[in-house]
Amino acid sequence: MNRVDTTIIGVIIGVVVGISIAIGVFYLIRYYKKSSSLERRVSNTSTAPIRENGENVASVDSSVAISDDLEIGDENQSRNRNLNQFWGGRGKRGRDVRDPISVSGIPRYYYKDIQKATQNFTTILGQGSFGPVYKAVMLTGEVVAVKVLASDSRQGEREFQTEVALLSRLHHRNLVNLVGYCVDKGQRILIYEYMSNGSLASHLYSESNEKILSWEQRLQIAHDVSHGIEYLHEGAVPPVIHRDLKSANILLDRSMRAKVADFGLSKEEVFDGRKSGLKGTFGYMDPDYMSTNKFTKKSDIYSFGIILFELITAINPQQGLLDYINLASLGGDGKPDWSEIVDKNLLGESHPEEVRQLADVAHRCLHKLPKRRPPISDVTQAIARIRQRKLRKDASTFTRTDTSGVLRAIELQQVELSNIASMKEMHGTAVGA
Ligand SMILES: Nc1ncnc2c1ncn2[C@@H]1O[C@H](COP(=O)(O)OP(=O)(O)OP(=O)(O)O)[C@@H](O)[C@H]1O
Repeated sequence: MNRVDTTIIGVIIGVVVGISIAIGVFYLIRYYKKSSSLERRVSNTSTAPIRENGENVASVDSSVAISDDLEIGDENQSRNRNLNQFWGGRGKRGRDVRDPISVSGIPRYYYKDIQKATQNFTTILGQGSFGPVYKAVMLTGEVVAVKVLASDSRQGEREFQTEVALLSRLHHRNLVNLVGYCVDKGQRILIYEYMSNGSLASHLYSESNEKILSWEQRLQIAHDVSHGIEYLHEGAVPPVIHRDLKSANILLDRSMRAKVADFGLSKEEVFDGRKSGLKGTFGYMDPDYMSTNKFTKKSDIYSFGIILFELITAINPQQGLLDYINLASLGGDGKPDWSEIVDKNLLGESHPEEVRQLADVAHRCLHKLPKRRPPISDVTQAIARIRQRKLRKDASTFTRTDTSGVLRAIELQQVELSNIASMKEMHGTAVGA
């Protein structure tokens, strides 16, 4: 071997060693970056504190940034399968346990298990703008609702992440609970507690007589929704603005108690045909937001005002409700006359004073100037007072020995207790988080 050969071999070895070192360093950097971003996401999404009366406002949109990738590595998945700790699987002690690995703190499930629980996606409950919703029965027996995101929705992907990130830190009895999610086989699925009585909209606008809501039920629903929004606006840190409050997003459980749904999936509505970037649903959108593009808590208050009028009138906001409200607000002698627009199904029940009081509250929520709209805690209190007055009146109408009277008195106590419980719930979470 001459000197030239030795030099060539030396150069080749040098190049090979150099390339190997470069590859090694590349993978080391990638590994380091991956694990540190995973840690960052875990700490960002699972421990966001909750407290009362926050000052900083984060809309649903701004929360997207805290969870830009919910994919979990394949290594984790296969490790998990080996542990047999996923939905419907059996833990060591024979208990049903869910997948414990979840970046957001919410259990993550496998596609095939959801497929089984929905009888191969045949149990459809309805169709939203982001895809179909199915009823599912888990192996544990728990009944849930499964929302499958249409695979072609890029906006849906972002809002999927928002929903998981947000709902992992929001817990209140008047919010529809997210109980799991699935990112598997190219699918994005959200799993919620099942609300067996469907949406408020389906009750208000259904043709069937079975679904007509009594005045008492409507007041209860108004109060529940108000509590839910109060938690979002004044209990969560940072506060959350829903941005798509509407009767289709108010769901009712088997006792007809209401919960607010659809946090990250509020749709990108193209208003008046131009891509405006406005979020929300026509008929519920704050006019001030439409002109300024600035969404605040007061825009949610506007949408809630519309929902309250839906409860009173059963007129669909997409079919001229606002015109009816404006007309009735002028009344005959300059004073509002809400009796003109009250749902005729309520006319048999004698409660014009309560209707008037609720309509006055709702009307304040629709004030042209956002500043003049009440904060949600004031609305909750106003609704609570209407309910209390009603129950007191009902209780006194009956004699003490009359069972209806006694029942009314118990109900009244329950309203009072529920107010206290809700306040405690907000404060308790605040302290505990
Ligand atoms: N947790 C749930 N329990 C029972 N039914 C549900 C649940 N979530 C949604 N649904 C039903 O599934 C249907 C579709 O709901 P989804 O939230 O996807 O759309 P939407 O709110 O009706 O419309 P959009 O997506 O345009 O806002 C509705 O009929 C709703 O009542």
